[in-house]
Amino acid sequence: MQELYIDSVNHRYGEYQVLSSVYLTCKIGEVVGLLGRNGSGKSTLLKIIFGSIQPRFKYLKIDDELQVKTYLTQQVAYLPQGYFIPHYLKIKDLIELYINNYKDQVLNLAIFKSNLNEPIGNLSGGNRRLVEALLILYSDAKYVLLDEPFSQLAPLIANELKEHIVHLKSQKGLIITDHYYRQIIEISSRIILLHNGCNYAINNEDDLIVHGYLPNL
Ligand SMILES: Nc1ncnc2c1ncn2[C@@H]1O[C@H](COP(=O)(O)OP(=O)(O)OP(=O)(O)O)[C@@H](O)[C@H]1O
Repeated sequence: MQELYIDSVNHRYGEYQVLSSVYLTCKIGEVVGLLGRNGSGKSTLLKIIFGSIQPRFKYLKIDDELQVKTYLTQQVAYLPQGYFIPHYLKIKDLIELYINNYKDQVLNLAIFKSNLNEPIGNLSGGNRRLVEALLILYSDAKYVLLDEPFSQLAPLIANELKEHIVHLKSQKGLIITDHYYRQIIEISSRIILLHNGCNYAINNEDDLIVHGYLPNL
């Protein structure tokens, strides 16, 4: 089956139990929205899936194959919360580094076309973030993890990013977390909330109030 599957995720930082028994799946064709309060462990969970954090326990399969360090398989790409590409790398070199199957599409995007010879650090903060997100989205990885992709993006650019996510959805499985929860609800096939170290399926905004993510006004 074409699916990223993780269960029994258990992780502590020192004495602090962040994730107790987390379960998450993501099929090709799905956008799974991951919500949770600050500090609920969303970034930690994405890093565990990517393999950059080794938890106390996890059971992770990709397309039915057991995984330890997912990043070594190149089946999963991960956009971290902050900038991750060194400022001096030029856009044209980044396309060579990250993009293979989708090269024609990427070269046609205005943000890449008009900045090919620029180092990524010369772009505005929002455009730099958009370029990083697009490089991850249009990489060959089948599963994509996006940690706060909409932060720093002005509404028009956020819409552009949403369109790319929707465009690629049929070919990839995406797990996205962001505090712009309406954007997440809009593009997600389903929503999972992390709370008290566990995961909850969310069906509507009322569930987000019940589980203490949204205020009960
Ligand atoms: N390297 C670390 N060492 C110790 N504690 C950590 C470490 N990384 C994260 N934590 C703690 O683990 C908890 C979960 O952090 P994490 O970044 O996963 O949360 P998050 O849900 O992504 O939060 P936010 O929405 O604010 O980005 C927080 O209390 C954080 O302080």
